[in-house]
Amino acid sequence: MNISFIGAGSMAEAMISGIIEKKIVAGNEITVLNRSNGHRITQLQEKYGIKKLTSLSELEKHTDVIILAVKPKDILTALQSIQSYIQQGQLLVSVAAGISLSFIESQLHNDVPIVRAMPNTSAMIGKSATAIAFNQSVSDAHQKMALKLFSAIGLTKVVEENQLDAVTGLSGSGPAYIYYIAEALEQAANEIGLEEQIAKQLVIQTLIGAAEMLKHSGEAPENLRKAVTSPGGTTEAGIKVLEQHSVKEAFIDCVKAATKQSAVLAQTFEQVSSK
Ligand SMILES: NC(=O)C1=CN([C@@H]2O[C@H](COP(=O)(O)OP(=O)(O)OC[C@H]3O[C@@H](n4cnc5c(N)ncnc54)[C@H](O)[C@@H]3O)[C@@H](O)[C@H]2O)C=CC1
Ligand SMILES: O=C(O)[C@@H]1CCC=N1
Repeated sequence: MNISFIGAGSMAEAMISGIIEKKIVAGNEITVLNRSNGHRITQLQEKYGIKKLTSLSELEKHTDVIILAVKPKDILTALQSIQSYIQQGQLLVSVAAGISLSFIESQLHNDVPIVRAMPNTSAMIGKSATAIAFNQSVSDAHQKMALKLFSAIGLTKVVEENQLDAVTGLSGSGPAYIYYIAEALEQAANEIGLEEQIAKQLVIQTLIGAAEMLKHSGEAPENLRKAVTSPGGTTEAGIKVLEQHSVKEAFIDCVKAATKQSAVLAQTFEQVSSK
């Protein structure tokens, strides 16, 4: 299988790294095109043994999967540049946040199989939580191929496209919410007099331990929380303060706001692009 990336930023590198590490394809079966920075390709060549896509016409003969990994603002130009080179049987994948399947279809000839994906930045270490949606032209074989590709960077779930705004609000942006908690815990550690380096390690391990417990124990988060909370003990005193500050409600509102913004951005983008 040959894969071509249009755009070689952080998301492309995360995917390249995962795909090679999981031996889905070798480095020399990946070609990459990047607009702004020639040095970036050299860097990726040295690190992963990928090849440079020297001309877009190479897409016609040497590619099974084209992955669009450019920012949403650059997607229209990228689609316009590749549309005449896409061949029957090739699969087009987009990781651009908020860019709909119908918008991508509207820029291409008929019946191109398209996968729209929402990964997250933990893809860098093979731990993304990714959701993917397909257009009508995607065959079973393409679906398997897409699942294989995204499974190389973490957990992958197939959803209907109308769920992708919610996925973006939950797991696309999700790593930032957890980093926000880590920031707060580090600041708290400082204020209660813990040594900075020790506190950092305790925070990280506490997050990893809790995440692993959620994954492996099979218990609901509420039960795990209750198991930490002795009556009249320290956790009860801490959780009481979180409840006084309505922290749970704040997180619920946070995910809802991010989900709403994903839909707003998509609409705004499509209105601007159709002018
Ligand atoms: N960073 C995140 O948390 C997430 C990002 N995404 C999506 O992934 C996509 C890529 O994001 P990043 O890798 O962070 O962006 P990035 O800015 O690091 O990389 C994009 C690269 O594409 C290049 N480029 C732009 N237009 C091009 C064109 N027409 N032809 C060739 N190269 C072109 C740019 O020069 C740049 O190097 C975005 O659409 C974003 O919405 C999706 C999920 C999470
Ligand atoms: O904040 C954003 O718009 C992007 C989409 C998902 C994560 N980051």
